[in-house]
Amino acid sequence: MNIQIAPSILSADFACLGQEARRMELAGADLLHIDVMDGHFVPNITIGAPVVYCLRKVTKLPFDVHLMISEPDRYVDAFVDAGANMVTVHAECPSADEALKQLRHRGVKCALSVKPGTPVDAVYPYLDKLDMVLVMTVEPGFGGQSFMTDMLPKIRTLRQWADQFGLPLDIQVDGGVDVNTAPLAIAAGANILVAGTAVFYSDDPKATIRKLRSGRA
Ligand SMILES: O=C(CO)[C@H](O)[C@H](O)COP(=O)(O)O
Repeated sequence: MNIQIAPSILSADFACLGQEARRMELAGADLLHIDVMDGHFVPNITIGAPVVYCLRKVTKLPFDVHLMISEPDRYVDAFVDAGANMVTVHAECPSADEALKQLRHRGVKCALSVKPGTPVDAVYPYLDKLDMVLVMTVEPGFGGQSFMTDMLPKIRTLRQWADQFGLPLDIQVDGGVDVNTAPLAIAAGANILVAGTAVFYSDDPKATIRKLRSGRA
């Protein structure tokens, strides 16, 4: 399986986001994971579409925008206009269905995410309409938390469904991914790994990205 690494800008130095994005591009990242938080869906506030728009000018990395916001349907257009290549909304949001419809209409990749307490069954009705499912392996809101190994069965179930129905589904994992936990996620069936702390705080991000991609501890 082709494994992609998406550094999460939540762990970047926000005083120089553009340089941080370029640092990840030079280190060999496949995507830039952009954490959008509204202080309501999660207890933290990060950035909005204007920041994504400015970042779009400084890197060619595809933007993987993770909307941890309560009303994603209100903001999908703004993030797509700003340069998002793929957008993830949360299954727990009442307007997730509407947001996914808008994303498909705009022609960007769309994904649904489940928080740790949400059963993976929540994405089942949408499977054939999704490009990706994001399995959260921490409670969303903050970087630097520990990987929840009890989320691995969700990844296995998703990979099984994708194989069973012949769906080209990407399975992304986010939270506590490092060189020790990446092999677990990959073995379970994940093919896109989000990593904040492990990559941004590494002395050698290029080597860390290569190591994460290898699936070997
Ligand atoms: O979405 C997130 C938190 O809600 C972050 O992307 C995630 O926690 C990555 O950070 P780390 O690799 O440090 O755990």
